[in-house]
Amino acid sequence: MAIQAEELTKSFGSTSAVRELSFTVRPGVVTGFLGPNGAGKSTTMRLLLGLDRPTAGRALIDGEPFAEHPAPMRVAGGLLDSDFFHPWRSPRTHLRALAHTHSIPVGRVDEVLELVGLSDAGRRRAGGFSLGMRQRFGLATALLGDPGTLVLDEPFNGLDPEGIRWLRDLLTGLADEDRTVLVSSHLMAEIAEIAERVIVIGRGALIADASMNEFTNDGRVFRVTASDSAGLARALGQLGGECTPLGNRTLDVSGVERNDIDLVAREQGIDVYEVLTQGHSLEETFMRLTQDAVEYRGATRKG
Ligand SMILES: Nc1ncnc2c1ncn2[C@@H]1O[C@H](COP(=O)(O)OP(=O)(O)OP(=O)(O)O)[C@@H](O)[C@H]1O
Repeated sequence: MAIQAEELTKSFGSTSAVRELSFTVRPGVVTGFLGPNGAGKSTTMRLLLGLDRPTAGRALIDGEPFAEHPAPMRVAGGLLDSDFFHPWRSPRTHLRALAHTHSIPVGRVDEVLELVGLSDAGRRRAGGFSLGMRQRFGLATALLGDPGTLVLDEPFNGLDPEGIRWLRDLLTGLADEDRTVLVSSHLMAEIAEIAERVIVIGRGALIADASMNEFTNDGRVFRVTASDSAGLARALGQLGGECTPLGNRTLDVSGVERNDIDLVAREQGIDVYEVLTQGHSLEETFMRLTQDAVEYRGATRKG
């Protein structure tokens, strides 16, 4: 159940920020939420956390709109904007006030400050914090109610390499505890490292909702060297494979699974000498799938 977007739509005047977007985010794994600038990721996350009203459709967390839960901070925590706090207040004061209004035991404040590495800075004015410290403070706020669902917009922003490593471990640990973890990021390497599923949007609409494996294997090409590459190409062609000859014994094959190549070769009595997987990185697949949905593209230099 966890997070459900059902035909979710949000317009700002004539701008359609989110268009009939439907997806489900399940607990137990980290789900990456990707899309080019302006794709509608932040708007979707704000709708999920009840900070904006949808123009149409529904955003549900554990079956209900977030704001309709009697104790919403215990259901979901969000990190949406690193300037959410009062600059003169310390994280400790801010979190204690939140704990008080949401009937969360005040002892949880020191627990979450320790969890995010702000135990020492917890009494300082947050106005002087670096971006990385503000992100940690935001995460502490999200985690305060010990929620089953986390919706985090660009949580890696501003973190140094040690902070990035720490956050990766934190997020995978939260998913291992069977929580639902939705994370947007422009840092493909971070998402590739921690996410088992990816949801990709472009211009407010769904482009892909898949496991990381399915996503990065989509359109994968195998470079095969075999004793009879023409015979292999014919047999694979009957299975729907696309084969491009590359000289005497070598072929590029797409549209079939790796196993199909071995099975077909065995059936045909063809020796396969080598199969190289021309895999795609998350970044390559992302760029390919979203190229038509990029709104803000820098000029490319010619010549
Ligand atoms: N409050 C608002 N008023 C008007 N337009 C808005 C508002 N919020 C978002 N938009 C527009 O909606 C679209 C989606 O924006 P959004 O911030 O959700 O995208 P994003 O995927 O989070 O982008 P980025 O990766 O750049 O953060 C953009 O065209 C944006 O200009």
